[in-house]
Amino acid sequence: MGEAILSSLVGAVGADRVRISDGRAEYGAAVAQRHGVRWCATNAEAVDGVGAVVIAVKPKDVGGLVGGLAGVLADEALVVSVAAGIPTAFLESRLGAANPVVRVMPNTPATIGQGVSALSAGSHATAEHLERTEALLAGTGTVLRVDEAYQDVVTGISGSGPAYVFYLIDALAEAGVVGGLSREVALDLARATVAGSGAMALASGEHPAILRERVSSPAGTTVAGVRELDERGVRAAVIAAVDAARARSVELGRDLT
Ligand SMILES: NC(=O)C1=CN([C@@H]2O[C@H](COP(=O)(O)OP(=O)(O)OC[C@H]3O[C@@H](n4cnc5c(N)ncnc54)[C@H](OP(=O)(O)O)[C@@H]3O)[C@@H](O)[C@H]2O)C=CC1
Ligand SMILES: O=C(O)[C@@H]1CCC=N1
Repeated sequence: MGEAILSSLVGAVGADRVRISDGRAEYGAAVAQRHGVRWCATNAEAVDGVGAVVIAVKPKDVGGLVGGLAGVLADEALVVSVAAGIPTAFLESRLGAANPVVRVMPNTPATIGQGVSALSAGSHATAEHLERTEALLAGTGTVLRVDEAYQDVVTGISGSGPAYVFYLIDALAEAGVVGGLSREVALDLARATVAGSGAMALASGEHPAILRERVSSPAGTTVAGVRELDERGVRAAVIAAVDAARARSVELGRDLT
């Protein structure tokens, strides 16, 4: 996730103004080289004198990392975290200073500039800090603002959502193989169907139920297929999946050390 955001940062402020550090030195140095940014062997070196820092480590690693920034990071530096479940209040308490903190939930299509991110302000972050964060993330795709209370459900929908969509592509392709198609053709059909439908849903702005109705001829093939989805509880399963991811995000924010 960090690399997708790095790419956007470079687009926003230029490679010469971006530095990175990472636990895996060889990997991090290779990423730095790929994007033409400065590689730093320590987090302290990476944040020394910067105006903003993006934290993109696993939720369990955030506490230790942020604790290590206290006293090194300038008090006015903007802190942007993409860690799932981690409340801005936790970051603020670990920083021990009045740094503006912005919590962001991006998703992996950011890698190709087609992600969606939702951001929320911590208690010291102003509208100007949100605008700065939006500018830094502009290259990742769409950026929305939400109240922090909704970040866990956002994580369940759009943060984890690409996995559900990839799961659907895989299942559609498998169905094609069941029907006798080669895996290659089945996958081509499944990928293109999901990509085209997503693009159409975005471009048309129509409610998805209307778009679904337009595919569904009376007594045709689609109503027969959709009835199976309804009978097998797919809609309820999707809602339950998002709710399970939301609940896990809440847990990640509770089990903090
Ligand atoms: N993947 C996704 O789809 C999404 C992820 N996120 C969030 O993004 C964050 C990163 O996720 P993801 O990219 O998948 O994770 P990765 O494990 O791929 O990347 C995290 C990197 O952080 C490094 N790291 C860990 N601790 C430190 C430290 N103290 N100092 C410097 N570097 C450190 C890790 O190195 P090492 O292996 O040595 O520990 C690793 O290279 C998570 O908080 C996740 O919740 C948000 C939205 C979507
Ligand atoms: O699975 C996870 O915890 C991360 C957060 C959102 C997407 N991936």
